[in-house]
Amino acid sequence: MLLAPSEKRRGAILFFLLLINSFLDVFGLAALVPVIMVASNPKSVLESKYFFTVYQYFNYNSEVSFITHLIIFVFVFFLIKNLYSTWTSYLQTEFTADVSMTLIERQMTKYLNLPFWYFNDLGSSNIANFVIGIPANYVTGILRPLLLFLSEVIVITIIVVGIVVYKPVLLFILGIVLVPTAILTYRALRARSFAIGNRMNDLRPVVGARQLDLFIGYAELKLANKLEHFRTRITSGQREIQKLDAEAYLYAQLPLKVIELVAILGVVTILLYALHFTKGASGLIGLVGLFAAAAYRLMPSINRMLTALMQIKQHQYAIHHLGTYEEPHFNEGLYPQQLPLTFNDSIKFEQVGFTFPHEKKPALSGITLRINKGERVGFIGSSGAGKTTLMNLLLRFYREQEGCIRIDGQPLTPQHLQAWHRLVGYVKQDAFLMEASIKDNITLDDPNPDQQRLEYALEQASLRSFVDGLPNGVDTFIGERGSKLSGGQRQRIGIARALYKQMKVLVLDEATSALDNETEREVNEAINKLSSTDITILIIAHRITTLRECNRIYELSGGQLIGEHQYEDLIRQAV
Ligand SMILES: Nc1ncnc2c1ncn2[C@@H]1O[C@H](COP(=O)(O)OP(=O)(O)OP(=O)(O)O)[C@@H](O)[C@H]1O
Repeated sequence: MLLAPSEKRRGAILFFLLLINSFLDVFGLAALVPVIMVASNPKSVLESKYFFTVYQYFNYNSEVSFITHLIIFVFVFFLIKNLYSTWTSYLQTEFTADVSMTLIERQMTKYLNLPFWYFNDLGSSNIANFVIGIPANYVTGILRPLLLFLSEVIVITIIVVGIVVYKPVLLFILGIVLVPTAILTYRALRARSFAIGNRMNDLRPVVGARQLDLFIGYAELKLANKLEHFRTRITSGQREIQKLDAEAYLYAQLPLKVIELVAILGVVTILLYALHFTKGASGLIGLVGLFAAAAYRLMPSINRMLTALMQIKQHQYAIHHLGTYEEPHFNEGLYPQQLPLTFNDSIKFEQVGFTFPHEKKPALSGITLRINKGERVGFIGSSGAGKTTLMNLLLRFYREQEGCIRIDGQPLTPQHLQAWHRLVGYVKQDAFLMEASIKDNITLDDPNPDQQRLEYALEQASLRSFVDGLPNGVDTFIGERGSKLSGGQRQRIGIARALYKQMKVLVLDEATSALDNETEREVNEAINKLSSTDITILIIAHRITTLRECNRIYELSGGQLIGEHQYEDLIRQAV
């Protein structure tokens, strides 16, 4: 089961409270009929065994005052019953909300610890569905219907026991008519409901991803005259979802209709039988009346029970996903015992080799190089040469299958991940920017930002004059994904973020290739400012000019290290 022991205990208590609720429900309804009967004929109080006992016990001497008190009692009973039932509903919603949060937290831990390549492979829409969508569906599609199902089972059981005591033959007739119908209806709809649920679960992330494509790529798609095509891609998927949703809704309505029809068929059959084959049919007709009354009360319960079962079938994939289904890579990122790591001397790659999962050709092989603390090292090579992959290995988003990476001679193991990540900063070509202020983007939403570190970062990343020119300074909002900033400014915010973190190793991945000459100059100025620090800088660049201050430049090709150069040599070759 997916629930923790404490949640199971809470569930059991809730079930017990629901049991009481169902008892009160049935009792309330059952009590109403005799009360109405005596109210319509006060004299009958004295004829009823039960009412008369109470009447005598409390020494009443008028039927009217007895009935008045009885009616007030019934009202107070219903008042208390409904207050109680509201309270149990509240406990139920609180319970299910807590369960969904526990599941969401658990899913978050699972997915955020996936290896980077696998996380990337799954894609944001799938992950959003696995982390938030499925736990929410588990609660609305499994847990709530299950509780409803159980409380209906209790109600039905109480009614059935009542009928057994009162008129067993009626139970027999009801059983023949209602039980097979309920089972057949459920069986008929179950497979399709399950299929609908599965298909919807597959479709939702696909449509979500298409929506994201349309919004992110809006400008390019408009220019390429592709907006209509992308819109159709979304609507075709959404149309299927809408149809499935409508079908599921229809299936939710069907059980009641079928059961109602069969119950009426039962009444009609008994009536026809009485009319044509028996003489003194009054007893039978009375039975029909009772049958109709019992069926009338049972039908909604059976319907709710079936609907709940159908919903559970529709959301069964959620149990499968949250429970038994384990991604092969879930535990790769979780290393609870973290060790300290220092970087005072060097980073060494020793015969490092790496092949992407499902690929045959290695992306990197036999990489051996040494970077001393405080050095600046450049990496060049044609597109697909393996530069980014090499940095991703160093950043530990991937792990080499051959050789090893050493920091101060110490192999970089998963136990050093946290300590290592504290030491490195990473600025990508498309630096990650939040729709927040410059300050929040640099401090990554630090609730208590360190003012001194922030000032230092702004200064070193050459953002000082830009920020000072803004009316709200560092509190200026930068728009969705930094839309209010130029390319150079975005990159410098990335650099400032790394500096604020006080990293010791900075990896700049093609940080300037997408920039024009002026912004490249600005970014280079920021990078050059860092020479006064002891930060070790690794720069991947397409433009050789970016590498001017590098101690040396490695050249990669086809996943191998094919050369080591000095800046001047490269410039000479280029000329
Ligand atoms: N997730 C992945 N799965 C499979 N292969 C990949 C993946 N990422 C990259 N590759 C492949 O690995 C090789 C090296 O890619 P990498 O991104 O490291 O090259 P690069 O030198 O940084 O190129 P560029 O300069 O164009 O960014 C390429 O052939 C690429 O197709």
